[in-house]
Amino acid sequence: MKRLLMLMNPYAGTQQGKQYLADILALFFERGYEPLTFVSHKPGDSTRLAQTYGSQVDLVVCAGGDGTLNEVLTGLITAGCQTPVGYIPCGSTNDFASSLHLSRDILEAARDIMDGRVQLLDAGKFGDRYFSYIASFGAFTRVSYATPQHMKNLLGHFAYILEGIRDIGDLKPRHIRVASAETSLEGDYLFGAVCNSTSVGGLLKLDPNVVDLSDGQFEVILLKQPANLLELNDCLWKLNQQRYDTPMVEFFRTNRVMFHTPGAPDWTLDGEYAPGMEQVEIVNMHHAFRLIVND
Ligand SMILES: Nc1ncnc2c1ncn2[C@@H]1O[C@H](COP(=O)(O)OP(=O)(O)OP(=O)(O)O)[C@@H](O)[C@H]1O
Repeated sequence: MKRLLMLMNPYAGTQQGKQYLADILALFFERGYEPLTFVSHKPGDSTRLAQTYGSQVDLVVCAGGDGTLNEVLTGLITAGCQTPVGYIPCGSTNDFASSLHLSRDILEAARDIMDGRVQLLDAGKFGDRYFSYIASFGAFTRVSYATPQHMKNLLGHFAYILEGIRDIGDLKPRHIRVASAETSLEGDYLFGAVCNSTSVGGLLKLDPNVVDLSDGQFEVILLKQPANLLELNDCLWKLNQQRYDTPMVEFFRTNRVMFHTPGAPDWTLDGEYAPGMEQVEIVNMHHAFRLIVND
């Protein structure tokens, strides 16, 4: 039999995942895998387990939200392990799963892993941490890690929207410098994101014809301070139409970018808190992990 490491975050999203655990394991067993199973007890468990057992199995499957996938990816990359990963999205937002068209139906996602194929995907290095699809700072960044888990458990993605509304009065631009081989920028920005995804926070959509998750390039978006709420609204509307032709938005693609951020604003990596630094380099790790997709 082939060996499989199953990692589940029981608290992700609305806590639905754990109800399906027995069925998921039975399915894997039927399909010739002997699953070694862990249910995480605290943040960091999935990283440690992926690090320890990742290279001893043929397949790692994780069930949880974007944060859980981030943990597994971090564990595998730091262990130098290339074992393929199957992802069963059962978080609140599942941004990355949307980009990859993974099923939101938990059992279907498990079946898709059994029938899928390996795709090499890029990852990001942020200082000494890693991310699968986004590093961002500024407006609404706090929302992704500050929304209480019990609210996410109860309300799913709607909890983020409620928490985001609380942040609106707090929007402050940051004076930053951004340098890459392609461009150099300096200005006051409300929000910045380095991403490898067609969905950001479940709200902002990037054009799937522009975004390629395996091309060694990130998409960088910087949002300037709007003069008023109307301007902000207009800009968000354009971004949702996947139009970047607004003077309020800087958009470019790169594989390596340096951010100089005085005051060290906090960042989020895949929705998880990352303490700010005055200066941080973000590097695309081309084809850093192997994910099972099902077209
Ligand atoms: N048993 C646990 N108790 C509390 N937190 C946990 C546990 N296991 C993992 N975690 C942490 O829970 C956090 C949130 O996990 P995750 O991102 O998977 O779910 P989510 O936030 O509901 O989903 P999403 O990020 O897609 O909105 C992560 O930081 C993870 O490390």
